[in-house]
This record gives sequence, structure tokens and C-alpha cells, in this order.
Amino acid sequence: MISVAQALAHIFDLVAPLPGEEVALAEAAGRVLATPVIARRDQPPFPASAMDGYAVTGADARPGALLRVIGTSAAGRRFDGSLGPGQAVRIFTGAPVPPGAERVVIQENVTRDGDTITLGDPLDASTHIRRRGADFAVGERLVAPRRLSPADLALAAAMNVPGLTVHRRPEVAIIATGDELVMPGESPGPDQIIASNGFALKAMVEAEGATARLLPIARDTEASLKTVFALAEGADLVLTIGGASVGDHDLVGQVAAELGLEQMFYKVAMRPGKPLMAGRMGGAAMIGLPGNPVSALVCAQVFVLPALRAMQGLPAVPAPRVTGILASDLPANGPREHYMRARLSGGRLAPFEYQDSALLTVLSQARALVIRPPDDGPRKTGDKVEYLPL
Ligand SMILES: Nc1nc2c(c(=O)[nH]1)N[C@H]1C(S)=C(S)[C@@H](COP(=O)(O)OP(=O)(O)OC[C@H]3O[C@@H](n4cnc5c(N)ncnc54)[C@H](O)[C@@H]3O)O[C@H]1N2
Ligand code: MOO
Repeated sequence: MISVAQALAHIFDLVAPLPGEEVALAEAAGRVLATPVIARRDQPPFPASAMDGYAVTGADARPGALLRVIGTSAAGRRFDGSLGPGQAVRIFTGAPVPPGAERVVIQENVTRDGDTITLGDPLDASTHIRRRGADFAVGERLVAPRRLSPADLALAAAMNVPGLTVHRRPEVAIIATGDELVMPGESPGPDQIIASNGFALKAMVEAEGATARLLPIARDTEASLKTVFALAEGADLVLTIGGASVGDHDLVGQVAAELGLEQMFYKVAMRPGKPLMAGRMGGAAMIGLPGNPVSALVCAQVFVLPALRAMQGLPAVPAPRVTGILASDLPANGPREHYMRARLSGGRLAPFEYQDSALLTVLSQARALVIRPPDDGPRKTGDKVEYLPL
């Protein structure tokens, strides 16, 4: 059995950043930028007023000054002239500041009578003028790779860049396996249960920027598994669920090998998730997840999501860990890295008493996976531990 870190390193070896594609700004949310966005202009493109008020010269910006209003500068329509001593220009937020003006006095600090204004006392210390290029200058970059946030899209738009190059979305095929499974809404036989894991996996990989194909359930026969594997053709990543262990009906590894799987590893020193396998299958990476619902979903957190990030050009790094405080004592851990389902409130982690890897109710209430290193000693309430947020 290999360690979690070794298994993840193998999985990163199986994947590479997918090529870039052009998308319109309006379609780019959440995508990973592949090439930098380069500003095509300065922002603001001129010295701009930050307030509604009056533009005045530096010398005139003193309490009690009496000034004549000689024009108006509005956003989108500038005052076509310059400003001299004793003069003021009515100005609005976002409007170009006329040459000669060094301050904007907010209108709350001004008394106006016809075309004459008197400045109040005291005046603001700020000039209320945004210098040209204060936000960004032509040539400045939004660097790649990065997952595009709403603010990034606004920034690219302001840079006058209407389309972006982003990494192609990974295509993920998800194959549930097992004679005992039927789809939700169907009528299960007396020995059957409802296939549930695929729905969580689909949601997880889509939230990470991939597209997912939930393929028909493969039965525990070579023929059925081969048929469904064939449907995964074209995917960048094939995820199987179940059939990974040592039982007589656990055929996934064997059938995948017959179909050309170059297996990188089988079995990881983790709990849950021990019977994990991964390899290369034709043009795709293949990750064989254990069937127990919690095992499948924990393995997805620890391996599949980091792999999808790497495929989208983000750094190939483990799932980010956070430090929290234990809200209860824990016994010593065994030889496998344990990912314990836990409640999380105010940074305090309360692992559930029942950690059976079949319990979806517990997983659905959990907000964290507390990570116990292999052979970690007993832990006390108040100890610091690392966890993966869920
Ligand atoms: N003798 C041993 N038995 C088992 C070992 C072992 O080392 N020696 N490992 C155990 C561990 S750990 C796990 S995890 C499971 C994983 O086994 P498989 O990957 O072969 O999974 P299955 O046997 O197919 O299923 C396990 C369990 O999960 C249910 N399942 C499967 N697929 C789904 C699905 N899509 N949705 C919902 N539930 C699913 C399945 O019905 C079983 O109850 O093996 C242990 N055994
Ligand atoms: O690894 Mo199994 O996933 O312990 O239930």
C-alpha cells in the first residue's frame, strides 16, 4: 500500500493541463484563465472626479473662497476648456477633471448662488481626484493561471478585453458498478439499493469546472463493464465507483486491465478509501473509487478534485488544509491516514462517533474531514488538527 501523498503524485502524473479555448467574457465565470489578460487602456483614462461637486484650482481651495462657475463636466461629457484662478467647474462623479483644476470640493461644502459659489469651512483634506491609470495602466496584466472570479471578469471588461483564453473543461465519465444498484425512482428488488454516489460525484466535479456524464450502471459482469467503459470514450477522466475491492464480484480492475489500463497503483493507506486504483486508459486518466459512499466521496475530495484543478492548469497541489481545534478527545489512529467526518462550528471540530464509510447521513451533516496522520497518537480536546472543509 502506498501513502496518500504518493497516490496523489501518481495521479498528477496521469493528468496535464488541457488546451486553451476562447470564451466570451459573459461565459468565463469560474473558468481557469490560460493566458494573461493585458489591459488595452488606462483606467481611469483621464484624471477623474471621485465626487459630485466643484473643480477648483489648488490656490482657490480655501474656506470662504468666492468662485465663478464657468461650465459643467459630467461623466461621458467633459468640460471643453481649462480652469483659471477664481473659477470653478461644476463636476460629477466619474467626469474628467479639467486642466488647471487640482481639487474637487464636494457640493455639501459649497453654497451656490446663481453662477457664484462660496467654499465652506473646513474643506476635506482629499483632492477627490483619481489620477489617470490609478486603477491600472495600459499593458498591466491579470496573470494566468487563475480561477476567474466575478471581480476578475469586471477587471478584464474594464481592460477592454471582450474574450478570454481559458483551459478547456475536463470531461469526466462516471460509471457506477454493481448488480445491487438501481437508479433513484426505480423499484429496487429485495436485495437492491439505490445508486447514490454518482450524483455526488457529478455535483463535485461540475462545481470544480468539469463537465460530467453519468453513464448507465454497469453490472458485475465483464460484458456489462466493457459496454459501459466503451461509452466513456472521449472522456479526459473516467471515474468508476465500486467493484474495486477483493470480492468475487469486484471486476473493475480486471476488466479495465483487459481494456488496456496501465495501472499506476492499487490500494492506498487511507481510511476510508483503501481500495483506490488509478492508471491510464487510452487517452484518459482512470480513477477507480471504492463503492462505499463515504469512501468514494472522500477519495474524490482528496484525489479527483486536485486532479481536475491540475487539468485546468492550476497548480498540482493537494486539497488545501485548514487548521482547527478539536472539540473532543480522540483515540490513537491506526496505520492508515484517517479522514474523519466532523461537525464544524466556530473553528471547533467535533468528529462524529460513527465513522462507518457507508453512512451518508453522517457525511451530509459533516462540514469537515479531520485528518489523522498514520499512527497519530491520542488527541485531546483543544489540540490543533488539520482538516479539509466540506
Ligand atoms: N475482505 C475485504 N473486504 C473488503 C475490504 C478488504 O480490504 N478486504 N475493503 C473494504 C473497503 S475499505 C471498502 S471501501 C469496500 C469497497 O469495496 P468496492 O470498491 O469493491 O465496493 P463494492 O463492494 O462494490 O461496494 C461497497 C458498498 O458500497 C455500495 N455501493 C457501491 N456503489 C454504490 C453507488 N454507486 N451508490 C451507492 N452505494 C454504492 C455497495 O452496495 C456496497 O454496500 O470493500 C470493503 N470490503
Ligand atoms: O476504505 Mo473503506 O473505504 O474503509 O470503507
